[in-house]
Amino acid sequence: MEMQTAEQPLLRVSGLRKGFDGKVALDGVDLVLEPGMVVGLLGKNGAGKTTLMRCILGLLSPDWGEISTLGQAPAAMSPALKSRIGYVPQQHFGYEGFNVERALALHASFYPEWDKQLEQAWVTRFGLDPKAQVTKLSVGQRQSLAIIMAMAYRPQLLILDEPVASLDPSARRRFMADLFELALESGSAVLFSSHITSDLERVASHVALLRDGKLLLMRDLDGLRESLRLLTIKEGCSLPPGLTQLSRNGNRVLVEGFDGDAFAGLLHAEPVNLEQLFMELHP
Ligand SMILES: Nc1ncnc2c1ncn2[C@@H]1O[C@H](COP(=O)(O)OP(=O)(O)OP(=O)(O)O)[C@@H](O)[C@H]1O
Repeated sequence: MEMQTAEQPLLRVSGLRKGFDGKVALDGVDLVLEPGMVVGLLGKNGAGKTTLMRCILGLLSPDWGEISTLGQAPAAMSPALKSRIGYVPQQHFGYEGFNVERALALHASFYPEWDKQLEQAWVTRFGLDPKAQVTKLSVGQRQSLAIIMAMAYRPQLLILDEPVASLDPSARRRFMADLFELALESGSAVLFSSHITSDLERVASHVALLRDGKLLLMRDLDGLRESLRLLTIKEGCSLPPGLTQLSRNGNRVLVEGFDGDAFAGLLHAEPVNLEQLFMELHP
């Protein structure tokens, strides 16, 4: 049985494949998360983001490949190990018969590491009324509550499936900034999916891009910004070695690995942001 040690990554996914009814959802995904990494997972609807997260958590079993979550195969994780993971699924919820305060108290009782001060600080930040009935919360307020429930015990691995989709911009901004801080401070790692590329750009340390079940890209954001370019090249010209072509549309080629050097046939090179990257990869 593999146990997590200081040198091991918090998560290692190798060659993961998963299909549903003969249709491939994940097709050979490799991913490693080290402490302090905040990985933004991008991908169109149906790209496989939720499936990947559910496999990592042991909620789905892979057809092929290996996963080590906190040093263990997900299916073999003990309750103690599971309590070091935080998860906010896309659809929530429970605690329907409770108010916010009581729902949090019940939830906290499952986690010896629960940080009441952190909980209170977040309840205030999100502007949640402790006396409000869970059933009467708005979608965004429920999402805020789910986030607090997944974070207030400072999990080592935090997995968030579109955690900010229903939050207003100011709540999103606060949450995302805190997320990064939390990961850095406590040596945790975060994997979160989001369609909001500007948020991702602001807080993620790394970006992982899934398309049709394949991980097209997994890079640190600073490195990606430096080396990602949309090139305009002359007809029939080929790319020099060292450049990875991510997509091509006529004489416009999206590449990774650009180091600023001109080459024969290069007409123009422009930097791209994540939104442009996403659009180029999903014409
Ligand atoms: N339980 C299931 N049974 C059958 N097919 C499924 C199941 N779960 C996911 N799929 C299929 O697997 C593919 C990947 O779905 P997944 O939910 O992982 O995508 P996603 O990237 O999270 O999408 P979204 O951004 O819409 O949440 C889709 O084609 C989906 O229809």
